[in-house]
Amino acid sequence: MGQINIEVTHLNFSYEKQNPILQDISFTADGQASIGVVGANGAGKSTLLKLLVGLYFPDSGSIRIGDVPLQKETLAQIRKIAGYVFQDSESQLFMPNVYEDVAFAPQNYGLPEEEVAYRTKMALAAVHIGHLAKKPIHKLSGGEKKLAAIATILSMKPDIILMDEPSAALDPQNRRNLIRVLNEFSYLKLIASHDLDFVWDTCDRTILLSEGRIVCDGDTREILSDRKLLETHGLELPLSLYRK
Ligand SMILES: Nc1ncnc2c1ncn2[C@@H]1O[C@H](COP(=O)(O)OP(=O)(O)OP(=O)(O)O)[C@@H](O)[C@H]1O
Repeated sequence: MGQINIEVTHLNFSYEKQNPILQDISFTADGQASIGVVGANGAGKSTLLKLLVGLYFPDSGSIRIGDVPLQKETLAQIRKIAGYVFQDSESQLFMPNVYEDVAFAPQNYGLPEEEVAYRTKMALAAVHIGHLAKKPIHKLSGGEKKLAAIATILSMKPDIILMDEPSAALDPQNRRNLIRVLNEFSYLKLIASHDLDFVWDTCDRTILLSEGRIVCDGDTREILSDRKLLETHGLELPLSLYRK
């Protein structure tokens, strides 16, 4: 875990012809990096994450995850390496209770029962929700659903976790809890978010997207404390910096 890297080279993508959404995107990410993907509404953050897990394919350019080039034929392999946590946890949880949801992927892989039980237990423990194992999904709070959705990805034993707006709709306590959990992970993480405070607290590196292009890629603290840069691209300083 944690040694896989991502390489994105000159990627271009459009949903509709004549309307480019991502343009000439190139970056690499190694091992245990924790990368925030930030940008104004419509900048292309979610689209980039979706391309990285093969929900869409680039018009040109390439994506390589570990040794595997992302293409239709390698999709099953890529999905085992890279786990995608949806913005809306509900879309990820569909079994009657938390345990069954987290056990679903390893069961689906045809793993022996003991291995399924072990992975499920470890995934629940990693996000500190072992006590919720038997709880029906509809009785979970928003923050608990988010942690359960992450656990369903961890039980697949991915090398990379991609998260779309993980802090959206979380109250301050759940938000703090999620920050703690993410900072305990040694996975390569890509976190697309509007919540620059959350990115500040969880990501070493930040990629700033504007109108489908990377305008900055570097140290989170440098990029997110540059008021002029952020304002030029439709963002504002993290709130915590205003308080300082
Ligand atoms: N399925 C789709 N079909 C056509 N256009 C789409 C589709 N999904 C997104 N878009 C367009 O692609 C652009 C980038 O959208 P995307 O969701 O990637 O941006 P984002 O940076 O994640 O935005 P937000 O912060 O608002 O979630 C937007 O102009 C959006 O309208």
